[in-house]
Amino acid sequence: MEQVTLEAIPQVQVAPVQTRRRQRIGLYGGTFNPVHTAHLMVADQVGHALRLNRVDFLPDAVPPHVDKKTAIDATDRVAMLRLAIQDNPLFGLELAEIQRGGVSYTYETVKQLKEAHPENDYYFIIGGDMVDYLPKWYRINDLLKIVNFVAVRRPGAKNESQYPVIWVDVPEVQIASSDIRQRVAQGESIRYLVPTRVEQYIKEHDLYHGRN
Ligand SMILES: Nc1ncnc2c1ncn2[C@@H]1O[C@H](COP(=O)(O)OP(=O)(O)OP(=O)(O)O)[C@@H](O)[C@H]1O
Ligand SMILES: O=C(O)c1ccc[n+]([C@@H]2O[C@H](COP(=O)([O-])O)[C@@H](O)[C@H]2O)c1
Repeated sequence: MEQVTLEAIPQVQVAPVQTRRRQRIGLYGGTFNPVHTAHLMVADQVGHALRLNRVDFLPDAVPPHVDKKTAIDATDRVAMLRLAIQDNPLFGLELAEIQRGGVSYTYETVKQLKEAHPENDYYFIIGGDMVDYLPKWYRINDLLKIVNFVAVRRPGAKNESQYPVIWVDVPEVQIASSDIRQRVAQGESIRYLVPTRVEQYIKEHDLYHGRN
């Protein structure tokens, strides 16, 4: 009879136990200078419509659009986001881009998140008017392999795309951060346009005066 040593027995390959549950995570990227009520409404509506486990607000360090406004310090933008999202258990904060610094290319961010959490499916939320610019995004074809794009339909926008975008209907709310900044600079009210805590933060830290 052939002698079989222990070493000769092939090792059984045991598949790693899947310990982390598959999650559907929304990523809502922007400058949030400052975060406003329309941002919060969009994130909540999309989160519920697509049954996402979480919607993470993703403030950028340097936005990829070169023509974008000069944003106030990330510390203030993040502080206002924290105040704005604290009451909604669906909301979270993803600081990957602020921590990485430099130009915030979405491909780099999602790649980094997927490496850390391969079990997650990511849904990147954008305004319907942004969809036309998707072909210009950094490594868009690679990005499309690792993320699902969710676009919020906007009246007047084309609302269609060559890419497999998930469209969600949300109420149209005409609030923009640039308008908030302008109102503050002109001494006008921003009540109800931003959450009360954000309004107080802007006052206490004397933000946006003489700037928009
Ligand atoms: N009123 C709105 N309704 C739906 N989507 C919005 C609205 N305002 C902003 N968004 C979307 O939120 C994301 C982040 O936007 P961002 O932080 O640049 O705010 P913004 O209000 O567009 O700022 P700004 O006026 O300074 O350009 C983008 O995808 C943008 O299209
Ligand atoms: O990666 C890109 O090339 C790219 C180009 C345009 C916009 N984005 C991302 O889209 C999000 C919304 O951008 P913005 O400029 O409308 O605030 C924000 O997270 C940006 O980093 C990303």
